[in-house]
Amino acid sequence: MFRATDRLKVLLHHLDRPPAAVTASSCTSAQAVSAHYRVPLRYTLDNDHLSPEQRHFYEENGFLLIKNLVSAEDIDRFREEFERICRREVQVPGLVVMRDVTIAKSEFVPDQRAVSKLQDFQEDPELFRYCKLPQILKYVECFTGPNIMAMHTMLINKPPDAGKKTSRHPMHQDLHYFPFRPADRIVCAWTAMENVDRNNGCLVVQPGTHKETLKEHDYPEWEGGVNKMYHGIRDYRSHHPRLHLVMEKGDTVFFHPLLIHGSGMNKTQGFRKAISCHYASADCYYIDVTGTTQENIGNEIKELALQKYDLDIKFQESWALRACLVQGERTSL
Ligand SMILES: CCCC(=O)SCCNC(=O)CCNC(=O)[C@H](O)C(C)(C)COP(=O)(O)OP(=O)(O)OC[C@H]1O[C@@H](n2cnc3c(N)ncnc32)[C@H](O)[C@@H]1OP(=O)(O)O
Ligand SMILES: Nc1ncnc2c1ncn2[C@@H]1O[C@H](COP(=O)(O)OP(=O)(O)OP(=O)(O)O)[C@@H](O)[C@H]1O
Ligand SMILES: O=C(O)CCC(=O)C(=O)O
Ligand SMILES: [Fe+2]
Ligand SMILES: [Mg+2]
Repeated sequence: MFRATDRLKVLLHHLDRPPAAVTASSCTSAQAVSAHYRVPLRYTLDNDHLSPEQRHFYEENGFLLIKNLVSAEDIDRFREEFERICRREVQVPGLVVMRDVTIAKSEFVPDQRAVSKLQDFQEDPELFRYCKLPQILKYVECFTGPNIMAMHTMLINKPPDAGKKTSRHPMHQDLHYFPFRPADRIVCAWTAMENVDRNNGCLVVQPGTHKETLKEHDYPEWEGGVNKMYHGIRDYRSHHPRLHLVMEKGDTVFFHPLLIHGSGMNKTQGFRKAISCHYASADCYYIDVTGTTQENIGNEIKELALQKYDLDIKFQESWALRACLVQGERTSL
């Protein structure tokens, strides 16, 4: 039987090759791609960077994997900076250093073993270089347009699972965390800093789910505990097939903020590393999440800002403070 996941693997394989039926130079306009595939284009913008096949793939699946987009030299530099931060040799304003929930209450050791994630590294020039890499922005522009804001930055150092499955990231949609719209002008770039597969907890995606609505999210009822703010889709039962994204160092996946994804347990003894940035068109606008499914995360972030920084701010303001322009003009966000 030829399963849906097999079909996707074949598609992923073909994406690495030059388009056969139509060439990028002969056919790049929205109308041409649209006519060729007989579908309206909604998730990608008219541009000459994506091949018609790549464009169609993102439209249908909500993600696009590009092999070998970030050089090994750059990744090694990000890794060195990460290690300096862990050893506390550099202090970065606004940086959130997160520990896995299983060791959250133990004494801090200045070592990568105590750090499961860095968030908000926009004030670290070396790590923030990732968000400004021209080859990444070329792709990002296909989804956001020319005015680009870096909204959210992360370096994920998924620890070996301590036996409680807390290294998992529950299935979720990133839009749950974002009080800005439209969703189609937001995209995440996620780059593997080493080879990732099911053993060390690669990304798991449900292709096509970007066409669905934003679901209700909450803490999953996991016996071993859940990390702070790791909300998952409530009553997670999905008919969509799951696809494990096996990636090599430097491979980068771009994905839509409604795409349902997560990552599995890290069954190895190594720390699985990835670096990512969520981008949005600067022309996006903030929304008030009161009375919506996002109210729970909005309140949680507001409480955290109050407790940790003594800041009484709105959910939208917490994002406006972190947002950085990386290309074009800061028009709205
Ligand atoms: C598209 C976006 C998708 C996502 O971003 S999903 C992930 C979202 N995650 C986040 O935004 C990061 C949230 N984490 C944080 O802000 C920080 O790590 C956090 C929880 C405030 C802790 O930071 P600090 O205050 O610097 O650390 P601390 O050691 O002083 O701990 C303070 C209290 O927090 C607890 N804690 C720390 N890490 C935790 C964890 N992983 N899970 C659950 N609780 C955790 C810690 O036990 C301590 O609690 P208590 O005050 O002693 O009762
Ligand atoms: N009850 C659940 N609710 C939400 N997400 C879940 C639930 N159970 C598993 N997941 C998520 O499914 C995704 C894929 O997990 P996956 O099955 O690949 O890894 P695993 O269960 O950790 O290990 P294994 O490879 O042995 O299955 C992860 O994001 C995981 O957190
Ligand atoms: O495990 C990962 O790297 C994925 C993390 C993720 O999806 C998120 O933080 O939103
Ligand atoms: Fe995510
Ligand atoms: Mg499983």
